[in-house]
Amino acid sequence: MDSSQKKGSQIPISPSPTPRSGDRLSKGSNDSSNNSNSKQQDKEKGVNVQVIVRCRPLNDGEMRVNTPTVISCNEQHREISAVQSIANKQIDKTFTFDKVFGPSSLQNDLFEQAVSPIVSEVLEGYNCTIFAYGQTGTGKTYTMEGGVVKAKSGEFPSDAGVIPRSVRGIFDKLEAQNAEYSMKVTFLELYNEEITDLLAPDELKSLEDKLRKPITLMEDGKKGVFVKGLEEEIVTTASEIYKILEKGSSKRRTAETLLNKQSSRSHSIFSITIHIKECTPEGEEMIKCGKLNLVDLAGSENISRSGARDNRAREAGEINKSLLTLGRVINALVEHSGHIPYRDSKLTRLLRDSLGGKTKTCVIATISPSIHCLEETLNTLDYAQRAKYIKNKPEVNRKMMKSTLIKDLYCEIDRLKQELYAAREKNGIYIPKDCFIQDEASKKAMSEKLERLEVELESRNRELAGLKDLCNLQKLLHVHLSDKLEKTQRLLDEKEHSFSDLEQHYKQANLAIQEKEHLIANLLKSENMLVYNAFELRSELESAAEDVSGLFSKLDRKNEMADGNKILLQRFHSQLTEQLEILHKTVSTSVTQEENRLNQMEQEVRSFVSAKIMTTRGLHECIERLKDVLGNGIGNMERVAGELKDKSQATFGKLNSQISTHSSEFENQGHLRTVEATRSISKISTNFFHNLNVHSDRLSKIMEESKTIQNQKLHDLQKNFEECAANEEKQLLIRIEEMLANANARKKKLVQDAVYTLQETNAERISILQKEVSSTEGFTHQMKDRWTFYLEDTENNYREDTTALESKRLAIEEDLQKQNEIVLSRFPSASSTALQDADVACKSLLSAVDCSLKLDHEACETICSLIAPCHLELRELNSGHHGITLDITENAENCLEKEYMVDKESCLTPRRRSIRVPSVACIEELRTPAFQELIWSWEAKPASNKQISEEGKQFSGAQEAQAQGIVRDCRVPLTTKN
Ligand SMILES: Nc1ncnc2c1ncn2[C@@H]1O[C@H](COP(=O)(O)OP(=O)(O)OP(=O)(O)O)[C@@H](O)[C@H]1O
Repeated sequence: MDSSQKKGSQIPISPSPTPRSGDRLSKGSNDSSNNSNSKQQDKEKGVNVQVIVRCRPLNDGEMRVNTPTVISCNEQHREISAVQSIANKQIDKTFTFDKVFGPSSLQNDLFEQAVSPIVSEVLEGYNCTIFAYGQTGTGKTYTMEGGVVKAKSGEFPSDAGVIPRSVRGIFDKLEAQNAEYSMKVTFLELYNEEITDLLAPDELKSLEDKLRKPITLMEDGKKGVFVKGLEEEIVTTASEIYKILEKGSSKRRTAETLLNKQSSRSHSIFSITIHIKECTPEGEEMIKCGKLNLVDLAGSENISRSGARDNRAREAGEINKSLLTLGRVINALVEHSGHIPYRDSKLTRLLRDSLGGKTKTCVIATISPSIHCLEETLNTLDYAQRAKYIKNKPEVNRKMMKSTLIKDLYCEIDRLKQELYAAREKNGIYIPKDCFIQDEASKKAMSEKLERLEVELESRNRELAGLKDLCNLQKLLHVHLSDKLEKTQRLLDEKEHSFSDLEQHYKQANLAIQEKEHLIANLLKSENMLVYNAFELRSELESAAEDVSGLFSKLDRKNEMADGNKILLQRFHSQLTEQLEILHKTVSTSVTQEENRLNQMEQEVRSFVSAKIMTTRGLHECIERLKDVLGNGIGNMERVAGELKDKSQATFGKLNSQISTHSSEFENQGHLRTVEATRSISKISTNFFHNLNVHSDRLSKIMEESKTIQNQKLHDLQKNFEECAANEEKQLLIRIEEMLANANARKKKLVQDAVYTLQETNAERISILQKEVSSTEGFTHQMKDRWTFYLEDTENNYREDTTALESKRLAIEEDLQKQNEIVLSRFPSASSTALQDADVACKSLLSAVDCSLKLDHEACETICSLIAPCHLELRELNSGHHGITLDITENAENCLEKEYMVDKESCLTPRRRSIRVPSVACIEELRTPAFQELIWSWEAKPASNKQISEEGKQFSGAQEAQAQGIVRDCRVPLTTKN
């Protein structure tokens, strides 16, 4: 015992279990008001179990084989992350706790940061529990006990764990407070649901082992859960505790497992109960009590991994069972279940007050960083995570007055003394009366219980018999099943064999699947490209369809226009033919009329000449008769001079009147008729030429109109076409632009050529027609001029003739007068002279009449000779006109039927058809569904799946078929569409 440990004076304590809240007093507390407030809150709301996680470093063995680590600790953020790699995917799982200690953390760090405050709370009068939980070999014992403290030398190693450090801490604090205290410790072990007192003396143990009742867990309303018969060592110094610890630890059941060379196979609870004397301001002495439970649980373990067999496996099973119950209790507490299964294991019964009770609890979860322990590490972390949510309602233990405590202790001493006395005096087993009554009562209760148990045993025996029968039956069944098992084993072997084959297939299939996945990824890429292209093509197709429909509507318009032009041409052709026919008819009528008139005129002239000849003959005859009369009458002249005179005067008068009549007749009838005829001819000719002019003008006009209409239409056609072409050119897309531009250019050139040729041909024809018309006009003008000239000439001739005739008539009259005078004056002699003169005069008259007749005849001949070329000219004109008409008809036919180009049906123009542009949704539908969907669709076919599983051997083939099936399914819409 070192001097420092002796500082504090001790008070006697009773070996009572952890006091319950009901026994506590709240008065007399020295805590400050804040402290008491927070304590009150703790009491009301509850305080969560504090959870600390400690990760140990890799051990030598693990380091040697370079075991990968999967745990990373962030002490600052109080986080622990487990990095998991599942199917090439890294999964991080992070947990947050109250404190985290990494592999490099020191024992002292953990104590100072996590345990020291708990120790202080114990000294304040709280019950506190610290327990270490974790997989086997993760450092629970290391953390709780650590390096052994040499009690003799007092050497304190750096790896000393929580228990020795707490002990030292408690003593240090008590001494610092200079408090009066008493301290007792217990150390028990729970192994296979059996409590062992690790502080029981060894010699007693061996002797009384069989006699002694096993240490039992008791429960009553006053004490709560307590361990009856447990040795309590009263300690005064830390060294004593170290010694006890060393002793107790050495007794703990340990064994070597694959995971830990010295694995604790039991749970251990080391408890320190401290009573501290306090003085109230009133000077009253109070005793406060605190308890620290330090629990080192056995490691949870994977039996197969720890290599536990037979007893070890049973041991491990028990350990795991109690830990499982601990887990269930934690879960029930966290979930606030009505029933907390504390009673399911001794461990949970022992820890009852620490879990959901009035104790302050701290859990130290220990884990390994090794990859091989990942599963257990995650379980531990889950466990610890849940424990965080357990709420305890810690209460400071009731402080007792020293006198009360002393009184209690005295009573206890008295009881013990009486027991001792009775035992000594009666030399047998004697107990005090109270104890006897109590024992009797309990005996009675026990006998009743025994009876009950016997009845129960009987029924159990019966049950056992039944079970034995059942067992026999089961044995038979077992034999039968063993046979079956053997068969099944054989089958299993076969299956295993086939399974290994299947595995190989599976591996191959996996490889194939990977390849296919790669292929699918590529296919998806290409599918995306294809869909992108499909969208582009769709838009191209849309615009091409628009262009094509535009082109077709243009073709329709062009066809409409061509049809219109065709009708126009036909109309123009028929109009031209009609007009030409009318012209032809008019010309031929005019020519016939003119010919008729010319013939009539000729006849008139001829009849006039023959009438003149007849008249002249008559005149000749008259003159001859006159001459005869004169010849016959000369003899009688004298006789009938007077008569003759009268007669001759009368005759002269008659002759005069006859001559004047004749001349007037000639003048009035013949000449006037000639002039009139000539005038009418001239008028008719003028009219004819006028008509001809009018017709030619009309023809020109028609030609002009047709030219303008044609030009206008051609211009319109050209304009429309150019506009259309320009618009369409604009609308056409770049890709088909070249093609359409070429086609357009070709068509444009074709149409332009056709238009130019048509225009040129028309212009040529029109100029020819115009030339013809102008030549006709020139010709008619010439004819008109010539006619006018002839008319004027004829009129001049007529005037000259008339004047000459008049002068001759006057001369004849003068001569006749002279002759009359001569006859009269020289009548008898003169009668012969007169006769001679008359004869001469008659002769000259005759010659004058002949001369005039000759002149008239000549004039008539001249007129006839003039009319004859008129006939010829008329015929020429008629034939010229006919030729022109023929030319016009021919040209028009050439131009309109042969040269006028119309679109010929080549039957190569594609028919108008509606282009079906696929919708965006259609294209989208073509996409392969998402891989997950495919999986679902595959999973949605249980029949086929089942078949696949049945046909295990054809696994890869079936997989491929399935994959193909999926693809087929996916492509259905495409198939339908296509
Ligand atoms: N934090 C640590 N630092 C250094 N070594 C440690 C640490 N934790 C554990 N060890 C070492 O690991 C080994 C196993 O530790 P320990 O016996 O304490 O594990 P355990 O959890 O108590 O195992 P079991 O449940 O089987 O009893 C010991 O050799 C110990 O020294």
